[in-house]
Amino acid sequence: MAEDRPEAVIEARDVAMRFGSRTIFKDVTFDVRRGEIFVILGGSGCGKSTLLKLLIGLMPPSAGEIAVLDEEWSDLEGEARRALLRRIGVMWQSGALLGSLTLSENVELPIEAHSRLPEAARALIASAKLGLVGLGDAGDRLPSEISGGMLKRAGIARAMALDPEILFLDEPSAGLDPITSAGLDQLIVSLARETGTTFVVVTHELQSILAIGDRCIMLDKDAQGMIAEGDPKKLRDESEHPTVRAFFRREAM
Ligand SMILES: Nc1ncnc2c1ncn2[C@@H]1O[C@H](COP(=O)(O)OP(=O)(O)OP(=O)(O)O)[C@@H](O)[C@H]1O
Repeated sequence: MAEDRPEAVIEARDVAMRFGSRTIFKDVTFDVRRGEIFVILGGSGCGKSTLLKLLIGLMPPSAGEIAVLDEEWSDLEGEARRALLRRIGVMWQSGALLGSLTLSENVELPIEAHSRLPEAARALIASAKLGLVGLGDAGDRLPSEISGGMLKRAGIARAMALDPEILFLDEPSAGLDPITSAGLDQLIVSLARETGTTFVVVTHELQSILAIGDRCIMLDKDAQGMIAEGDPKKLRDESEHPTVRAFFRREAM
């Protein structure tokens, strides 16, 4: 059965993170497989964003190993590190599009930074990426002229500008109303299925977790680590861990 599984694109082994003498989490071990939507969930302050930063190589773990696309971050420096960074995309919670640039120009930015493509080619790619997220007609608009949901979509288009193999999304539905959030969930699922991109999504929104997650891990502040791993719907229906049950039940009812 194991042979039928898609390859692991992220392998985290016995990962721990401490700030000073304070342990945020330890013994965190999991794989993310190619093409899946993998959710990192847990209550406030359990270390979700910290784990995301470790996975994208922004800082080293206090202990353990993290391999992304078969490369250990700890082995990489200089150009090798930049090469791996080009293969992943990140959308932070703030979205952070530049307000003075149109959506198209925003999507072109990473292409400009990482390639020598001429302007016309960059614009074509930006237009295609905006089309993928349903913003094909909005390339000339400024961020201030569009809704919160459209801003998130544009942020995803920008994060996909360089055709990343793995796309990391930090709290994508933060600040969105439930209907807009559900639309964004649908977009994430269709992008994963149609482009084959692997998604790693940090969220504590139960509806989103159930709507998009193929598999998840749940971190817990008190346990200082992982308390669950698997298909979110199965965890909801079958977990006997009191915190996991409370999370899925409290918010589901
Ligand atoms: N650079 C840092 N130095 C010291 N402590 C930090 C640092 N970064 C994060 N922390 C602490 O680590 C803990 C986990 O933070 P983190 O932001 O990863 O949690 P989270 O699960 O993403 O929370 P939330 O859902 O509220 O965003 C928090 O107590 C935070 O204060």
